[in-house]
Parts: sequence; structure tokens; C-alpha cells
Amino acid sequence: MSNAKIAFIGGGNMATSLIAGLVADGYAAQDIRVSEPNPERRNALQARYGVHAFAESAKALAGADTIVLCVKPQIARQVCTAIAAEIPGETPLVVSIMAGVPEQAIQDWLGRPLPIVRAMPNTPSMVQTGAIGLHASPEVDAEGRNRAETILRAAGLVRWVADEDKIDAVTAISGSGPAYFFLFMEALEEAGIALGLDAETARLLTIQTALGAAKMAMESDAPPSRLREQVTSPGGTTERALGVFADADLRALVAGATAAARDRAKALSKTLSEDQ
Ligand SMILES: NC(=O)C1=CN([C@@H]2O[C@H](COP(=O)(O)OP(=O)(O)OC[C@H]3O[C@@H](n4cnc5c(N)ncnc54)[C@H](O)[C@@H]3O)[C@@H](O)[C@H]2O)C=CC1
Ligand SMILES: O=C(O)[C@@H]1CCC=N1
Repeated sequence: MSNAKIAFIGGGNMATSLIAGLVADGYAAQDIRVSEPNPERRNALQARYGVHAFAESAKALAGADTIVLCVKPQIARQVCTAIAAEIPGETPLVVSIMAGVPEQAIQDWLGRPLPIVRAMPNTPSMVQTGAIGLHASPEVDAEGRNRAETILRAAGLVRWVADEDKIDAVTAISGSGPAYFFLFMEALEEAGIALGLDAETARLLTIQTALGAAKMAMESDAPPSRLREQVTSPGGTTERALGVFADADLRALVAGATAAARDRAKALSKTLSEDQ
């Protein structure tokens, strides 16, 4: 495995997910440093993963060739301008998982056109089953792409997009996507209870069905539409249920919801890059 020296700026939930995945994949813990103001989080990271965690960003950044920005978007500007002078002299790769923060803004705040990979992970990264969209700024070379991919692949499946604005589409589909599936699970579980199942049975049947459907869709050569047809006997129960979804125009609802999420991502990016 590559021996990039990685500095995580921010050691919260998402950073912890990435670090957990890297260490589980055999990445050397001594090559990972973290800057994190919260002493409990620092202690937990050191104890669980054997990485070095520091209160001072300069100590995490010393000797780093890869910097992973994992703080909240609202403090992106403040943190980037604070660490700008501490970044090692070579041109390290910067990977940002901060939602809605444009690559150009990061380069401006860091004071030089460093190669930036922007990543949009999602919360299943916490169980190494994330879906992660990546975009590289023009300064990123093939080796930088590989390095970014190594870090993010530890958290799940990665897909590159060619244009930075497509990260807003990734946000709408997989970034926010877990919430859509959780909502559907909540509704199915509630429906199961309304139909007379006990709560635990309704929950477990719902979750296992979601897991099984996702596993089949991932492992099968057939598209989800074919898998759906395989469940749907002519004149049977599924056909009736799908008819109710069709009457409510579920596809139009999903298209509208994801367009709303995409538009919000675009608006937040504008705010984050301009108004801080
Ligand atoms: N939760 C989600 O579904 C997704 C989150 N993200 C992005 O991931 C990033 C991190 O999110 P979480 O891990 O959920 O947040 P979090 O709040 O768990 O982690 C942020 C960490 O940054 C630390 N911090 C604050 N000031 C700092 C400073 N000056 N220097 C270093 N560290 C500092 C905080 O103590 C905290 O531990 C955000 O930018 C978010 O947009 C991206 C995609 C999806
Ligand atoms: O809801 C949000 O704005 C963030 C971005 C993707 C997931 N959570």
C-alpha cells in the first residue's frame, strides 16, 4: 500500500470513518496524523486506531504529503486560512470532504493553487459501505488521483465525475440518499405494524429486505427493473402495491426531491464560497 503521509484536519465522525477504513485495510497508523481540538476525540482516535492526534494543526501537517479537510463547511474558510502557512512547501494533495465548498474557494483560502480532490461521501462510510463521488481539480495528476482513491475507497465505492458541478448531483443522489432509504424503511416498518406485525418483526423484516434488495442489485447483472419484474407475479400482490406507487407518481416525486436537493447544494456552495 502507498505510504502517503496523511494529515486529517478535523477528527470527527467522517474522519473517523475514513481512518477506521484505512487502518482496517492495513494502512500504517504511524503515517496518519490528525488535528482535532477536542481532547476526548483525540484520545479515542489514538486509543482505537493508533494514529497520532494533535491539538495543533502544525504538528499534524509537518511532513504531510496529503491533507484531508474534514471540518464543518461553516468553518472551512477560517480553518483553511489558519493552516495555509503551515502546509509543507512541496505541493501536497488536498482532499476535501466538506459539503458544498468549491475547489476554487479552498485554493483561494490556502493562498496557492494546490491540487484539490473534492469528495462527497455519505454516512454509510461509517460502516465502510459508503458511496463516494470524487472530482479532481486540473492540478491533480494521476498519482494524486490514485492517492485520493486509496483514502476514499477505504470507506466504500468511489466514482469520479468529470465536472465539479456534478458533485451537486452526487450530493442529491448518494450524499443525501441514505435519508431517502431510511425514510422508506420507516414507512414500511410503520405499515407492517399497521398490518398487525409486532414492532421488532416489522423492523427486522424491513431492514433485511432493504439489505437483500441492495445485495441482489449489486451482485446481479440484471438492472433493478428486471429484478422488480421477477418479484411481480401477474395479477399478484406486488402488482397491486406497485400500482398504488404509480398512481402517486413515485418517479416524479423522486425526480422532484433530488432536483430540490441538487438546487440546495448549488445554493449552499455559492453561499459558502462568497459570504463567509
Ligand atoms: N454527514 C454527512 O452525511 C456528510 C458529511 N460530509 C462532510 O464531512 C465533514 C465533517 O462532517 P462530520 O465528520 O459529520 O462532522 P463532525 O462535527 O463530527 O467533525 C468535525 C470535527 O472538526 C473538529 N474541528 C473543529 N474546529 C477545528 C479546527 N480548527 N481544526 C481541526 N478540527 C476542528 C471538531 O472538533 C469535530 O471533531 C463536513 O464538512 C461535512 O460537510 C460530507 C458528506 C456527507
Ligand atoms: O444534508 C446535507 O446538507 C448534507 C450533505 C449530504 C448529506 N448531508
